[in-house]
Amino acid sequence: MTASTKGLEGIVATQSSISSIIDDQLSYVGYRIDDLAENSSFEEIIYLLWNQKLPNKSELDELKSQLAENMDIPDAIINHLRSYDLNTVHPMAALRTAISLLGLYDNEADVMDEQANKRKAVRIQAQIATIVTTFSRIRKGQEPVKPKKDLSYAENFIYMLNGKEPEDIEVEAINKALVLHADHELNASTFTARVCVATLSDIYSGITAAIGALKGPLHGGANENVMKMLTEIGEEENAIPYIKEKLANKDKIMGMGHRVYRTGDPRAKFLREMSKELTKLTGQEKWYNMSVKIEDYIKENKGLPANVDFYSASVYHSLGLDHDIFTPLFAVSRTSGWIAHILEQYENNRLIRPRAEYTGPELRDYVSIEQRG
Ligand SMILES: CC(=O)SCCNC(=O)CCNC(=O)[C@H](O)C(C)(C)COP(=O)(O)OP(=O)(O)OC[C@H]1O[C@@H](n2cnc3c(N)ncnc32)[C@H](O)[C@@H]1OP(=O)(O)O
Ligand SMILES: O=C([O-])CC(=O)C(=O)O
Repeated sequence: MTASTKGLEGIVATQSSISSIIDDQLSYVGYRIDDLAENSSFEEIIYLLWNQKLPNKSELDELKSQLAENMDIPDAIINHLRSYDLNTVHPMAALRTAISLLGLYDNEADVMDEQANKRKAVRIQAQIATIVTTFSRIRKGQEPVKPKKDLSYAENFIYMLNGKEPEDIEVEAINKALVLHADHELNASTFTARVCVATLSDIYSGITAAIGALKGPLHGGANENVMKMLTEIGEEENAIPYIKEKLANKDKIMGMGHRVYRTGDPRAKFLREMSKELTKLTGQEKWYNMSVKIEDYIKENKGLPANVDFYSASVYHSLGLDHDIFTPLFAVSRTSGWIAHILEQYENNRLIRPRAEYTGPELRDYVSIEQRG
């Protein structure tokens, strides 16, 4: 057995043709993230990740209408969401539970053929946006808003969240955020999804497991924590003293660093630009200015780049999203990537079962309870 590598750093654990990170350049199925971020809708990205090609007009229209047709969630899910302790339950915990529950209302949940999995993929991708927005409204004492069939995915997300049709700038920002977060090679939550379904478990189990992994602050949960940090800092002039103190205490700075990127995360520049624009529009430039100061300081002093979560925080805050909805929005986008990886795993499956290097005591004789000290 070879020696273990902490956190599996640098280990190539599978082959995949979905997304790649080479020399700090990210691409989805061979298309550069820069081109996709500038030009594509989230629905095009979903199609690309699931079919390995960009859709033509009729293929895109078909997917859009399938998603719009499937966005309604069963009343039982809404009633369940209402039954949670609305003051304390984190929306990521609610989402994890609700996706698992959704599987109970899908009579194809355990049907494992390719066509059934594709139908479930559409249903999960469509309904996850509705679950997140419905929970957000319910806990504020608002009635859920039903999706509209003529709206795009990004438009429907904002519409169901706020109950009014969105402005163009909101749609542009949410669409771009959805595109940028959709897939990222073998990140922790995607790996979790693949490990889960490699036992030939069902797609709902894979997504539920992935949501659990995304929730942690070292992964998707970082975006909420970035905003917590910015709020604690409060004013621009406090930023550097705050960061110096955190570093002196060996605390991690949320939104900074990445397991794979060394020179920079290619997605961060789009979010930085949006943060600049949106904070200006809302007259809250301090969040952007503070973020730039922190980014520059960490880059210079720790050599660490800002990751995708860093500027997404001030973007989402400027759009009026509650801070604990940031990570669920990430999950809504990453579901497209999780599903692509789950389908790829099923196509060429083998159980994922690595080994552990044992570091416990040597073999010893059993001691009866009377003889134990
Ligand atoms: C969508 C995403 O999941 S992107 C990542 C989101 N997560 C975050 O933003 C949380 C903050 N960042 C981190 O915790 C890390 O950078 C991770 C988890 C993303 C990657 O970590 P790893 O590759 O495991 O690096 P690791 O945690 O071992 O850190 C290596 C060194 O850099 C330091 N470091 C890494 N990230 C940070 C950070 N954000 N702040 C301060 N120091 C850091 C570590 O303290 C460590 O220093 P040391 O060698 O002196 O002990
Ligand atoms: O790839 C990773 O380790 C983290 C991740 O999901 C991302 O950066 O989008």
